[in-house]
Amino acid sequence: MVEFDDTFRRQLHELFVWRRDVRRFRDDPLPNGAVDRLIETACLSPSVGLSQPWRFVIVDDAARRRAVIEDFKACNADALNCYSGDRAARYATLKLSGLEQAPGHLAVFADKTSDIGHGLGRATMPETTEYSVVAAITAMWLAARAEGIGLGWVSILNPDRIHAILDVPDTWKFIAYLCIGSPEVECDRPELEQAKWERRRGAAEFTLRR
Ligand SMILES: Cc1cc2c(cc1C)N(C[C@H](O)[C@H](O)[C@H](O)COP(=O)(O)O)c1[nH]c(=O)[nH]c(=O)c1N2
Repeated sequence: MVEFDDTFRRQLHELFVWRRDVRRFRDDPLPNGAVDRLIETACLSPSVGLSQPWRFVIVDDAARRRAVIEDFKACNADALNCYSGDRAARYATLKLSGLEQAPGHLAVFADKTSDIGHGLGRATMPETTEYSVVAAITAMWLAARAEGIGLGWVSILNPDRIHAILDVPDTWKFIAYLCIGSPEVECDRPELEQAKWERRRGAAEFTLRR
């Protein structure tokens, strides 16, 4: 039996406040075993029917990394074209990935056909497979910050391209591409808020009572 006291709860709250999506990394290498530890933590996450549908690909190969970076550049250029005027000008100034600097690249997929969990909980909501993988990524995100490691989620990518670059089974659905490394700075405010792209809102704006 483990009990968590007020000091822990305060620190846990600080962890939530200080977790960031990190796009600016220093060049120091990751601490030994860091990515493996994050993956182990992810595997403790809740998953529908205990299906553990997360699949991880540690991307070390330079050519594959380069191909992912090229895909990001192409997708980001397309994304910029979807905006106009002041929004486009502002979008162009945003840094939306740390792919070129991050010492760690980790792709995360959901295995939609695994028998693990025997289908429990998925019959009416098959998308719970993907939800489970996102839950695992959130756990990694927090665990990384607790170790002083920064993690950035990159979704400005073409899933089919990523599939081909990483040569993974067809039954895996691409969920996330994560950059992992030592953050250049720590901050308690989202970078997109600092850049005045969007502001973070409080719970009252998203909560109904019925
Ligand atoms: C599913 C998903 C996908 C993305 C993101 C997040 C999530 C949950 N985020 C990070 C996002 O911009 C960030 O979480 C918010 O701006 C809030 O900032 P903090 O995470 O609180 O620092 C993100 N950031 C970025 O720079 N490039 C990206 O492609 C993405 N994609």
